[in-house]
This record gives sequence, C-alpha cells and structure tokens, in this order.
Amino acid sequence: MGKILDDVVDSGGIEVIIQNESDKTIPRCQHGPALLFEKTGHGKEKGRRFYACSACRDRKDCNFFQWADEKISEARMLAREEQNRSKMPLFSHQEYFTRFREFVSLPLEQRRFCVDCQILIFPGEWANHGKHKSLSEDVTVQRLKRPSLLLCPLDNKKSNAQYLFADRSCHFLLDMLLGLGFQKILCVGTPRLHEVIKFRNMEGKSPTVKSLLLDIDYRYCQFFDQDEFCHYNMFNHHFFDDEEAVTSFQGFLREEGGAKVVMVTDPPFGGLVKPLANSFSQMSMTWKKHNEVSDAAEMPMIWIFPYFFEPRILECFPSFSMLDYQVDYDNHPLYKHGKKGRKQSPVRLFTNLSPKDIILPEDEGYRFCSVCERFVSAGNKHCPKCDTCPSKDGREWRHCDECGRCVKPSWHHCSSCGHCALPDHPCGQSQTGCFNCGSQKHKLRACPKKHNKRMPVSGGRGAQGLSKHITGKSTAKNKRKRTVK
Ligand SMILES: C[S@@+](CC[C@H](N)C(=O)[O-])C[C@H]1O[C@@H](n2cnc3c(N)ncnc32)[C@H](O)[C@@H]1O
Ligand SMILES: [Zn+2]
Ligand SMILES: [Zn+2]
Ligand SMILES: [Zn+2]
Ligand SMILES: [Zn+2]
Ligand SMILES: [Zn+2]
Ligand SMILES: [Zn+2]
Repeated sequence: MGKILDDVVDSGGIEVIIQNESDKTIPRCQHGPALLFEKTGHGKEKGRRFYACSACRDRKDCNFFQWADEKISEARMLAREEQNRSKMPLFSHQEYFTRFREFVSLPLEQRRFCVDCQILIFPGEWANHGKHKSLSEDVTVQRLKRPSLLLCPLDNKKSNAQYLFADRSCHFLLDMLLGLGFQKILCVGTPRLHEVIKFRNMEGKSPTVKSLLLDIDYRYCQFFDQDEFCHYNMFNHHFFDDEEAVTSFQGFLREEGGAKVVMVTDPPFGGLVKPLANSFSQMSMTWKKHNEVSDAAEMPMIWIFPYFFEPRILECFPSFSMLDYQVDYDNHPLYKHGKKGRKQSPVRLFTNLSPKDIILPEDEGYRFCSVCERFVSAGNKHCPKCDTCPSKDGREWRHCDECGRCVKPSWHHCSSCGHCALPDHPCGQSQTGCFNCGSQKHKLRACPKKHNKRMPVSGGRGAQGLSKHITGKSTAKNKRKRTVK
C-alpha cells in the first residue's frame, strides 16, 4: 500500500479537497474520516482522486490509502473496521479518568508510571510491566498536574516531536489573553498551555480561567476528565468519543454569563493549511450557533504557525494578521529565543484579534509602530516607501527600489532575473512568470500588484507540504514536523 502512495506522490503535485465530514461514505482509518486528495500537474493520473490518512505525515504511522473510485469488497471493509478497532486506546476516557482518581488516592510509594507504556500503573499491574522502565519516585500530585513534564514528547525516528512551549511563551500567551478579558480558552493541540491554566487556577493568583484541551494525544485522558479534554483530530474536525465529546465541546463554547471564549491552536507543521482552516471554521460556526452574535462575527482565534505560511493562512482567513511575536519552544535546540539558540524562532501568532491590542514584551525588544498600529520586533524598521514594517523573520529588511519592496538583508538585486535573490541563486532559471504574484502572464516589472505587501506566492509549496505529509519526506524549510500515534 505504501508503495502506491509513494508512486502517487512522487509523480506530481497534490491538492486536498475539503468534504463535508458528516458524509458517511468517507472511508475511515483509525484517525477518523480520511482526507480526499487530487493529483494535479502532469502525468496520466492527473485529476485522479484518492483518500489518505488525515493525521499522519509519516506513512509508517498510518498507511491508509484508497482510490476514490475504487470498489471495496465487504471482506476488506470488515477487515479495515477490525483493524481500526484494534488500534483504539486500551481504556475509554471515562475508564482512564476513573483510574486517575484511584491512582491519586494511593500512597506515594504505590504510584508508578510505566515509561515504556506511558501509563499510570497500579500495584496489581506491576508484574505485567516487570521488564519495562518505570518511574516509581516522585509521582507526586504536583507532577501529575503537569502531565506534559511526565509524558515523553511524541517522537519518532525522523525527529518528529511534540514541541512544547517554553514557559516564557506560555505565560506570555496566558497573560495576554487574561489582559484582553478572556475567561474560556479552547486549547487545540496546546497541552502545556492547558495545564499552565489549570495550575494558575489552583494557585489562585490570577482570575479563574476555564480551559478545554482538544488533542490527538489520548495519553492526556489519563489526567483530564471529559470536561477538560477531548480526544480530537484537528485535520478532519473529528471527535473520537463522538457524542460525549461533542457535547462537552459545544457546552464549552457557550459564553454563559458573558465569559468570553478564545481558541489557541499550535498544529504540527505539515502544509495542510486548508483542512486545518476548515476545522477552525467549523469551530467558529459552532461558537456562532451557540451564542448570540452578529452574522459577521468570528470566534476569536490564535493560530500558531511559521511565518512562511502567512500567504496561505491569510488566503483561508482574510481577517487574520500575523504578529511579530516569536514563539519559543522547550524541546527544540533550533527554535530557542534570542541569541542562545542557533536561530530565532520562525513561529508566529496569526489572529483575528486586533493587533494593536496585543502588547508584545518590551524587555524582549518589541516596540509599537504607530503607523502600522501594532507591536513589531526590534529589527523590524518601518519602511516609508512600502508604508509598513516589512520584516517577517525579525531581521532588518532593506528596500529595493527596482523591486519596489523590502527584501531580506541577505538578498541582492539581480538584473538578469529582474528581482532580488540570494547571491548564489540559480540565475535565470529560478522562476518563470512573476516573482511577486506568481502569475505566468507577466514578469515582475509589469506586475499590477507590485506594491501589494504580500510575500511572493510560491506555486509548489502546497504540493510540497502535502507530499511530505504523506511520504514523510521533509523539505529543509519545514523542519518542525512531528507525528502522532
Ligand atoms: C507543536 S505541538 C504544540 C504543543 C504546544 N506548543 C504546547 O506546548 O502546548 C502540537 C500538538 O498538537 C497535537 N496534534 C498533533 N496532530 C494532531 C491532530 N491531528 N489533531 C489534534 N492534535 C494534534 C500534538 O499531540 C501536540 O500536542
Ligand atoms: Zn490514519
Ligand atoms: Zn509498561
Ligand atoms: Zn510600521
Ligand atoms: Zn520598503
Ligand atoms: Zn530588487
Ligand atoms: Zn539572477
């Protein structure tokens, strides 16, 4: 099966097609309804559609594949259902949480956490885990309240990891949202933010905030009850525990007593912007349905993603803007803040909240640009010619008069190509058509959108991201990727 998938992906581009997820004919893998893809580009299979797993970038984790026009025999269907069932978690959410309650009532010396199985174990179960590595000390109540510190970040051999916020970023996010008056935070793929909220509530230092975590990592069922955690797939808006989870989710979105809701999400990078945006729109529609808001209202959202996805996110959510704040992670040597790590973090906040209301920390060099009416990073100098603070990566960009826009400091204007590029760019062969808007009908010089502040639209990124999603091949740019089991 994997071989077919590789061949399909290798021989051209791929487009994802959004379907109505309530459509019962969509085939399912263990991660819920599969996504529908269409082959683009050249080759004999152009236009042919197929289904593949929505959640796993690495086909070793889930190799689900089916041509859309393929007839599946009854026997194969049954075998597939059986396989999906066999991949289900050991216990139901309710059972997991009942175990947790019992577990915390045990004396400290009887509490163990099996590192190999990533599960809390009772004395009667120790024998079954006899050969496994386990933690037997320090499984304190305090530690159980920060499960992200107890659980190993999901990781596979290709260094796909769960990237957890550094405390600096986590507290910045929470303080900023509290400052804006939000009382309910929907944490989508942000377990560390969720637990920090709970922790702060217990300390009683800041106003009490409600939090609901939606994540595909069901290990969290062990620590959070059904009104605090839903096992969820954000690529197909699928709740694994169906009705119970959906009810809990809908209840959370109801702004009873005027408690304002905001959603914060930090999805794995994989280029699948379209299905993510579709899920977040579905959430926003549910929020709308359960609250008395105007037709044009959108649920307040913060989507944490690398800056180079800006054009694609804005395409899906035109009301969003990208903020300069650099999100910092704990378990990634590349993305540490400031000079200590090798690089500055490429991860930013995209939001439909008003940028001028989001005060970025002065002690980290951010300042307010009164022309742009937003906080910008230290190196991001306002360009009067572009009428914006143009830097995306935090470095000081330079205005090129020939290109009519600001460019990265490492770029130089190349007269053969007619635009700025890195000094060692493949001269003359890099791009056909317009460098600014991607159109094949004109060159940069004649671009009607030349003074438009958008980044150039690179034609292939969607397909690239997706083929990586399916094959697990990585592109240099999209290094932060991880896989979830
Ligand atoms: C980059 S990590 C973000 C963690 C966040 N920075 C934090 O510290 O809380 C991505 C998160 O999304 C979750 N995730 C990955 N794939 C998912 C999917 N298909 N649906 C829902 N959650 C997913 C992972 O389990 C992980 O918690
Ligand atoms: Zn799958
Ligand atoms: Zn074990
Ligand atoms: Zn400015
Ligand atoms: Zn400029
Ligand atoms: Zn130039
Ligand atoms: Zn050139």
